Amino acid sequence: MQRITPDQTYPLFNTEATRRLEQAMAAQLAPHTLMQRAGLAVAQLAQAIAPHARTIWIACGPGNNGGDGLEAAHHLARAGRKVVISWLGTTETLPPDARQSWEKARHCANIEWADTPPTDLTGQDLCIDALLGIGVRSSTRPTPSAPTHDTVLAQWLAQLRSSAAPVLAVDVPSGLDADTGQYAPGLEPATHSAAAKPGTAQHTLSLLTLKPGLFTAHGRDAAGQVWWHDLGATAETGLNHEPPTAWLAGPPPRGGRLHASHKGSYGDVAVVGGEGLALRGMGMTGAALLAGSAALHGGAGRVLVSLLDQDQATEIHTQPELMLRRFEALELESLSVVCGCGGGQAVRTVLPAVLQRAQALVLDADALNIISTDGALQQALTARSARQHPTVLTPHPLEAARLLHTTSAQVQAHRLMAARELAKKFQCTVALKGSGTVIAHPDDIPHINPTGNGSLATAGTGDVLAGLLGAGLAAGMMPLQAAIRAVFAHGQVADAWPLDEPLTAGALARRIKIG
Ligand SMILES: NC(=O)C1=CN([C@@H]2O[C@H](COP(=O)(O)OP(=O)(O)OC[C@H]3O[C@@H](n4cnc5c(N)ncnc54)[C@H](O)[C@@H]3O)[C@@H](O)[C@H]2O)[C@@H](O)CC1
Ligand SMILES: Nc1ncnc2c1ncn2[C@@H]1O[C@H](COP(=O)(O)OP(=O)(O)O)[C@@H](O)[C@H]1O
Ligand SMILES: [K+]
Repeated sequence: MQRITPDQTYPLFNTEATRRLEQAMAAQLAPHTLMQRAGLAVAQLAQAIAPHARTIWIACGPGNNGGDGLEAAHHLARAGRKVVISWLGTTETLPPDARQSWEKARHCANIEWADTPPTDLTGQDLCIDALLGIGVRSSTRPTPSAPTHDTVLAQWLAQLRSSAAPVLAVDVPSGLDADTGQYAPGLEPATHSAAAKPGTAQHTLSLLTLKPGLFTAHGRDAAGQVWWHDLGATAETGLNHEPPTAWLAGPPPRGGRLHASHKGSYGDVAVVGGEGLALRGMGMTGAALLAGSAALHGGAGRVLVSLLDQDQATEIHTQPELMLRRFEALELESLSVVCGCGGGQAVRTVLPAVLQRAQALVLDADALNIISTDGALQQALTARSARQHPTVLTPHPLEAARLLHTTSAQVQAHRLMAARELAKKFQCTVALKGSGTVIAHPDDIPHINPTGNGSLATAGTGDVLAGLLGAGLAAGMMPLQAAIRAVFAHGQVADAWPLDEPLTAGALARRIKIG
């Protein structure tokens, strides 16, 4: 069993791939072996995280996820723990594996069966959520189950989510789609706003495989600390027969700098953005300066800032290391350009030249919005790949939706798919930002970033990411590697942020330490 932390890369498998692996493995093993291993692993983790739990309430659903819970109940009861089971299944519809575990639990003298879950649980107890696993139906079509079943399921889910006792979720937090990190319709937590985090699992034990939905969209909030037990798959069948659906990114290799290096060794970044007050009464020069600062701290040899407001440009005294340049004075052919941060409408005029000439390019914010409305710019963007000019797009979900001509809800509903689609459409690398940023490159397996947290949801942190990425490209990194590295480091700084200090984008840029 492994505790998942951002210190190594892990393969992630969606439901379809997990089911294939499960079948391949089950074919080599005696019947019921996988569920026995799963139940034992759940019981072992329960004992480890709540060694003194007075009562262990196990909510068991009608399928094999419930079977894992029943199997765990048997082990916990035999270990002398006080176990209360609430079971939602019926003997007629019970899958064969779950039936065996149900019979085992039935024959355990010291298990209490309760149709009404205990209401007096405290922090001294433990809940095990074995209601729904990867079999959750995410479509809105009516379920064949009886209406009472659904009502009881909803009640027990609500009870788990609001319990004062910690929750250990079996395989996935019930109701969460293991592929997308979205909740199945009707199974969302009642309070679902950023400011009032819904009660969710403190721990999730993912079985056989790690699933992408645990690490992106609502997955991080829903799952808490993720653990993984491969049920013997790596040794017995070799998970490597099945290509992963995605990778959970690990830390980039440590570089270090050659002693005999100079600023030219790390390349030049040019930040083009920052519409001034004069054009539309909206000053956004800060965004470009944030990107510049991040590029500098990210290790770029030199950082040139070309503000799209010539009058203000000479009056800004920020970091003296940043060199101001008129756009016309930039030698785009030899630069890694970060374009769009605070670009407003002013960035429109420079985009054709940037797309045509920049050696390497990061496109963010307003540059993306303008490209999404202009077919000629889209063609120019796509054409860069044939000239071997690396390009990385860093959209947040709404910017991605504009580029794909869809809604941000649709993007969020399938983040992996949306990032891949964008990468394919424009033949470039894409970092689709948000909780569990997805990094995709045409024809490559996408990566989900494991670092970062909600404190990054503040103005300007995206500009910092764009600048940092520009530094990686300037140093000659391949765009996919540069994007993985930048997104990881950006989140890592936020994860190490002192609790008593507010995270602001400017301070974030200054704390970046790579290169
Ligand atoms: N895949 C594997 O390798 C293994 C799977 N195991 C367990 O088996 C689970 C998968 O089992 P199943 O395929 O039986 O699926 P689940 O037990 O996850 O869910 C299926 C049951 O839930 C009901 N259900 C689904 N969506 C619903 C909804 N929206 N509203 C109300 N009821 C709903 C279905 O009618 C069905 O009865 C895994 O998550 C894991 O816990 C383990 O036992 C061992 C190995
Ligand atoms: N909950 C979160 N977990 C991890 N990263 C986050 C989270 N919320 C925001 N971020 C990161 O913060 C940055 C915000 O960027 P963006 O939305 O472009 O804001 P802005 O344009 O104001 O800079 C992105 O890198 C995003 O991935
Ligand atoms: K579950």
